[in-house]
Amino acid sequence: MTTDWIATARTLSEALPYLQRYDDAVVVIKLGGHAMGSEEAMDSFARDVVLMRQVGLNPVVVHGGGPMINEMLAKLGVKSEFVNGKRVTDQATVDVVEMVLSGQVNKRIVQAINRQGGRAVGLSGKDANLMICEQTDPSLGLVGTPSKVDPNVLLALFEDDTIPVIAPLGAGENGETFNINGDTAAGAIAAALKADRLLLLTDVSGVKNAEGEVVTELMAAQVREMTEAGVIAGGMIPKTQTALDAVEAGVRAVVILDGRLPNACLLELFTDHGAGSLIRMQPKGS
Ligand SMILES: Nc1ncnc2c1ncn2[C@@H]1O[C@H](COP(=O)(O)OP(=O)(O)O)[C@@H](O)[C@H]1O
Ligand SMILES: CC(=O)N[C@@H](CCC(=O)OP(=O)(O)O)C(=O)O
Repeated sequence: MTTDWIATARTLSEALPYLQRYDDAVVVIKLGGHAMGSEEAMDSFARDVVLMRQVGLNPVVVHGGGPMINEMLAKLGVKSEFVNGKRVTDQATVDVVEMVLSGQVNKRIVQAINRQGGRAVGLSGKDANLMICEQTDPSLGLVGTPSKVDPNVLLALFEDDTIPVIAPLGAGENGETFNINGDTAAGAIAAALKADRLLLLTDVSGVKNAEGEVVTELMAAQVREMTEAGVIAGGMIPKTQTALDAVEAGVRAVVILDGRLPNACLLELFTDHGAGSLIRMQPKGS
């Protein structure tokens, strides 16, 4: 197979308007546990993030790790259940969540980015008071909703050419540790940074309608209707809710897309093709 060098050069040239549009832009990327997959997929994701930084964007990675938490809880014989996409969390569970997310998943992503020549620093919402939480709902136990987000540590990391990688845990006012849904955490951080884009990477190609087709552009009212009808369910509920909250809080647009697709982030940011479901306040062109 010969490489089509002319096509490669054309691709780079066609990316120019996007590179100019996103110069210095803040892009928050939520990497879901289901989108993490193999070492190759992780390396490809890390390479995209390093490229973003190299061309002048400020990427922030917020990760999940639900399947990895499930695996560890099962090993330890701790039972776990989800209500509307959120894990009911007691003290024993949050201890495992922190160990898996901050200890294993976070470091795996940091290492993958550093291996690709980037400079990543791992932290959780507990560091530098990044996310102070309130209890979301007493019936969910130690599940938190960020009530105060201080993004100063992230701004300092941008200045230092460093990519923040954030595990979704937060501190309570009384010294508790809260488990935050990864999508909720990414949305809160994107809102505090008034990010240009929030990319929610998952294992489906976007938000699907009742016929199973991906809806490429969604407005708030449509999301509400689809949720009431049960078409949006399970783990997609926190994602679409996060998207609505984020655009209301000033994030320019949110995209829900398949993170297992090679170069998913580049496809969305730097090509006309785009990917997944785009959620914003106003329809395109208005
Ligand atoms: N309308 C919908 N469109 C797409 N996916 C949906 C929809 N409703 C429910 N889902 C489910 O939501 C899942 C994504 O949420 P989740 O498993 O929490 O992902 P992640 O681990 O990436 O955060 C999909 O795999 C799918 O099973
Ligand atoms: C409160 C809550 O549900 N927290 C999630 C945090 C991890 C997460 O969000 O992982 P994914 O992005 O892979 O789903 C949990 O305990 O599973």
